[in-house]
Amino acid sequence: MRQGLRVVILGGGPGGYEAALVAAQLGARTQLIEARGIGGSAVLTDVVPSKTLIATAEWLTTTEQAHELGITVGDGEQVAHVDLGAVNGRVRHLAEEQSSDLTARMAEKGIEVIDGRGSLGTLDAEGVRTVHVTGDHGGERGAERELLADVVLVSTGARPRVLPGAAPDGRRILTWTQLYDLDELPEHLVVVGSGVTGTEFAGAYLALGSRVTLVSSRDRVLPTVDADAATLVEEGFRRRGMEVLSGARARAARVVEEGTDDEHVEVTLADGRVVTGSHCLMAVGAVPATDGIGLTEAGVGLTESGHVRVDRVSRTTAYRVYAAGDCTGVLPLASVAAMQGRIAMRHALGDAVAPLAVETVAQAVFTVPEIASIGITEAEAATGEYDAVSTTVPLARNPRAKMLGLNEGFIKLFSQRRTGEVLGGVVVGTRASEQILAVTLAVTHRLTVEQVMNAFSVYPSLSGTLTEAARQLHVR
Ligand SMILES: Cc1cc2nc3c(=O)[nH]c(=O)nc-3n(C[C@H](O)[C@H](O)[C@H](O)COP(=O)(O)OP(=O)(O)OC[C@H]3O[C@@H](n4cnc5c(N)ncnc54)[C@H](O)[C@@H]3O)c2cc1C
Ligand SMILES: NC(=O)c1ccc[n+]([C@@H]2O[C@H](COP(=O)([O-])OP(=O)(O)OC[C@H]3O[C@@H](n4cnc5c(N)ncnc54)[C@H](O)[C@@H]3O)[C@@H](O)[C@H]2O)c1
Repeated sequence: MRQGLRVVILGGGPGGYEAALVAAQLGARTQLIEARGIGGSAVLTDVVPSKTLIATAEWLTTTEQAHELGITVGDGEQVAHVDLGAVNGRVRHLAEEQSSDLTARMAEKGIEVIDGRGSLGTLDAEGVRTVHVTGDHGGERGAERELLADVVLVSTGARPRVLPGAAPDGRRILTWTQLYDLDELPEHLVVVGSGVTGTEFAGAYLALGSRVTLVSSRDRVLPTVDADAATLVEEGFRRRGMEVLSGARARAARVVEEGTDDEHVEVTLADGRVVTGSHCLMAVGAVPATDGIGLTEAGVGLTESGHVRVDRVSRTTAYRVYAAGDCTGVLPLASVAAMQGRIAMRHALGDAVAPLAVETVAQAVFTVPEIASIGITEAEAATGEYDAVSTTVPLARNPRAKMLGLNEGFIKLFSQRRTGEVLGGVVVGTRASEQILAVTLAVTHRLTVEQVMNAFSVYPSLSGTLTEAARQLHVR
């Protein structure tokens, strides 16, 4: 292992801070440059805040069902309502606390955290690269500093995409990063975009009590997940009163009657229809934060979309420059960013490393019900390439689900016809994000359905449906 190398990391999200921890552990002198706060967007504006907000929404959804379990509150009227100011206060507090914990951990491990914005400079004849920092370090606003690096990691993340003609004003037209400043529940939230971000927020605000209209450019929400799972979520939305406009593309959004009591938002669709609401959330994707930091000049290859080109050990096309996370566009997930960052440092510092295996990445959509998936999708199974068979077992017949009053959801398992190897799975239901780990273990370690079905599941438990699915596939 190469001890004592100088590692400089740009960006303190999961890609950056996880890399810094590995670099320090492997004996590198590690400097982490971060413009806003350790934890990055993942902790400050994206994962932690959204999942904290969703936790409140989930509690409210559960209380809606209380009467089915024999609970009556007061005179039976709905008593639960949301103080969004308090909810968002908790969200911001949790995010800041998490960022502080991470900052303390960096200090504990001897990692130097530098406040500011980093950019790549030149490479000298000895292979040492200069990294420029502009920012508040040392209390001097706008101060410049130059660092010397044997290894550089770029993990600068991404930012919300802005549609021309629908510029967020931070008050009524919002990106997901601006939602947490709201003190009052939007009376009518129009959500533009039905990817994971738009769908999660639409579901959460519906549960919190807002009227919600979801502008979905596709024929169904969540185009990247299996159709049966996405349809179940969409049907649930409609049943709970959400208006889902399918095949609807937003062209513009603007605030009208500004300053009056009738101030509201108008969203114009490509077909000329106009949707009105009190607020609008733009969730139309993200763009990588790779501009203006000297990447092209340093020889770092970018894709057409501006993402950094990397291989499976996070190398870019430039000498000893690695990249991790959303700036690479590999799979924009915190877990993947962290893994790419760790792999980069192990590779750069000469430790043994297994390349990134995207086919073993588990992911979840935090809606009601949750959707978690791993491995091949229904569409991939249908190509015939994997010789896959599948089974879908509804959760409604699971005894634990009945006791808990859960009647939505299913577990779907894919396996290889000949060998019985588990190729993937989808869990739709309460805490699907927790239940998917068993399927992930099976896919990662190439277990067969026979091995899965021979594992004991607790009786009664939701995971009993997984062993049932494995039994069904075994006899095929
Ligand atoms: C609403 C929402 C919810 C999400 N929920 C989940 C989820 O539940 N689970 C999941 O796995 N993923 C989730 N994601 C995706 C996840 O947030 C990202 O994949 C993750 O944040 C990527 O981490 P990163 O390290 O690449 O970048 P980021 O977390 O974006 O951090 C990058 C950091 O780099 C800093 N930076 C940028 N440029 C510079 C520079 N020049 N110098 C210094 N610092 C710089 C930025 O200030 C930022 O703090 C969600 C995304 C969104 C939008
Ligand atoms: N739970 C999680 O893990 C989680 C949560 C949120 C985001 N993420 C990550 O972030 C990534 C990005 O997700 P996202 O939802 O932010 O972006 P996305 O790019 O996946 O989805 C944006 C959606 O907006 C639609 N769209 C674009 N322009 C539009 C317009 N003018 N009108 C209507 N719709 C329009 C697109 O067709 C697309 O479906 C995901 O792939 C996921 O990896 C993860």
